Amino acid sequence: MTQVIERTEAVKLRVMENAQWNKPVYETNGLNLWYGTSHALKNIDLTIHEKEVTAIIGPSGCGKSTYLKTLNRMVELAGNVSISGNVTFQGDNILDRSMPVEMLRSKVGMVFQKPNPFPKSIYENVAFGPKIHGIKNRAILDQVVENSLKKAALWDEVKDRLHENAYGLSGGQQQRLCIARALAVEPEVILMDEPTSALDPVSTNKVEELIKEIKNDVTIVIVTHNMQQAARISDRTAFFLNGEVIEYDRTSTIFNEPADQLTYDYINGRFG
Ligand SMILES: Nc1ncnc2c1ncn2[C@@H]1O[C@H](COP(=O)(O)OP(=O)(O)OP(=O)(O)O)[C@@H](O)[C@H]1O
Repeated sequence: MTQVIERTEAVKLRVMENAQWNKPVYETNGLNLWYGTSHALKNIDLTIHEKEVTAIIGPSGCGKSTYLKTLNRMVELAGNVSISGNVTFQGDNILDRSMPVEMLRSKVGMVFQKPNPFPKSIYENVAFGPKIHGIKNRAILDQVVENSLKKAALWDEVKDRLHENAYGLSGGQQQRLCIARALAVEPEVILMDEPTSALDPVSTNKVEELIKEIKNDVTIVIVTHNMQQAARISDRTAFFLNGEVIEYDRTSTIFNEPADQLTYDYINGRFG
């Protein structure tokens, strides 16, 4: 009887905890992906929750970037890709292509490992997306540019040089500009593929602070090789190995009491 009560309490606790989880943005079920005959993603089940930071960790070649690029269908650009399973974004299956890819990408921004500003002014980099979306009014564009640069913690550093070429910025500033550019179109999600691996520690810290700040407005999925970074900034962590998800849980659980020995060994630097 005591055991039954204990189990019931445990279930109640779990239900209460689940009720506090933010609602799903992406749901991935039974996702398999092949590059030619090479099986890169194996039966992936993952739910990405709204306004959380989800970190994807794992050794080189385990499929982290492939999974990230599946979320905005960039992975298809590789050409020799075949996919099975389901990935829904806000309830729509994105793999059956019923949602136009342009619509998906207008809601899902991406920031890459190497900062990739356009060869334009700082202002034009940020205004680029809103202009494509039809905003022509200068006063509105000015406001969007200012707000986005403020959110990206870059405004104070660039407000007096908005019309200078973005290539004149430091690497860390360029990466924050790329984040401002992504934010300017008010995306639902930003995918980040090792966004700080090319940055010095001070710039890395600025980008991490910025990620913690913007998750109030936007869902973030970040691939990182830096486990301390995953522990510092993410709410949930998925550990990938050889194309499989070995474990996915709250970041504190993954780092402090992982359920799988492989996760424990990876976190503790025993391989990878
Ligand atoms: N365009 C491609 N064509 C063929 N194979 C690919 C392609 N892109 C990735 N792969 C292979 O798919 C597997 C997963 O690669 P992926 O880049 O997703 O791994 P990763 O975990 O992000 O690695 P890293 O941490 O080194 O960036 C690897 O074996 C890789 O060689």
